[in-house]
Amino acid sequence: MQTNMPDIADTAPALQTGKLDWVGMGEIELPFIFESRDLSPVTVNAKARAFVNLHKEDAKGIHMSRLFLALDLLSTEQQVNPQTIAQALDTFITSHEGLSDKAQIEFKFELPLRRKSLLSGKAGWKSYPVVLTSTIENNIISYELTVDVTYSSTCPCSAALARQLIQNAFNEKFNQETLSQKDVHEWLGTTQGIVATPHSQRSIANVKVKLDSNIQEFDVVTLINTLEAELKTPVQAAVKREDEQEFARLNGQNLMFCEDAARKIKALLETDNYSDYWLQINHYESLHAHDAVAIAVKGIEGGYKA
Ligand SMILES: Nc1nc2c(ncn2[C@@H]2O[C@H](COP(=O)(O)OP(=O)(O)OP(=O)(O)O)[C@@H](O)[C@H]2O)c(=O)[nH]1
Repeated sequence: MQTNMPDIADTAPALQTGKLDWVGMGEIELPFIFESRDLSPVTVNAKARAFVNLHKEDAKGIHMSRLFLALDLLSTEQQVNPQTIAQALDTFITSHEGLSDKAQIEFKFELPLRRKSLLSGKAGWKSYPVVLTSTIENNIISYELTVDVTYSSTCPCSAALARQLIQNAFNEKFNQETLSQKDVHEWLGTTQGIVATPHSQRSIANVKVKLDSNIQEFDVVTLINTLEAELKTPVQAAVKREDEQEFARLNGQNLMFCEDAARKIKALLETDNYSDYWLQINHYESLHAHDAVAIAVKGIEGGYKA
């Protein structure tokens, strides 16, 4: 190995002096084993971002390789949990003595979960996009967890309009005083009986929560499960006809504007007592070519902004 290689991060003058909020690397490819409550440790293929601040105004730069190697240790010799992330953040700062006093790691990955069908007892995989951001500042660690939950939303306005058309069709078809239950039952089973159907759409709830600084373990599954239970119509993995029929019933009984979904999730996050949260509901409309969107935050001072 060649000795006396120039090390400009340490020796060269900065072109322009000044403090920087974050310096580091993005899109780092990082497979690791993720630990979370109620989940067997699972290998995920993350994209990482790793940062420190640069508060020494005349330093040329930070030492990227030190951040990269601390992350690599997390990937190859450890499993990812709050304790190992805290160690990596600590290494980021101790390896930048005099340069940095804040550090941040962001992991973006898909978490595969086994999901049960609604009625048939089958199961299948569903992947959930997760972003886990961990920051240390003034020796205090904060964790933010973002998950995306995909669900189906049926438009309440469209449902009411469809019902009116069904009523009109009924009046036209059955104008006599006494009705035959058999005839009505048969007619309801035809396309003319249910002459209109409301539109529904694939929808995504993006939910970010701030976790307690002292958590001993992550708990992504509970957050996803409670969001899906509240929305009631998460997209399904394994589906037999009985599951599809139950899904149709759930959609019909949980008609939602994006405002309804946003209010439901907001109330849930309030009940679950998160110190802060941000949510965005996206209904990818099938009536319009544009989307319906609702955003809400807890609204605390210095907290997330809508
Ligand atoms: N600071 C900084 N480094 C960069 C940038 N782009 C590439 N690098 C490279 O990141 C590499 C690693 O930097 P260091 O961590 O200082 O590497 P090193 O000097 O071998 O490691 P130490 O001996 O631990 O300081 C260097 O080869 C830099 O050229 C950049 O925009 N800023």
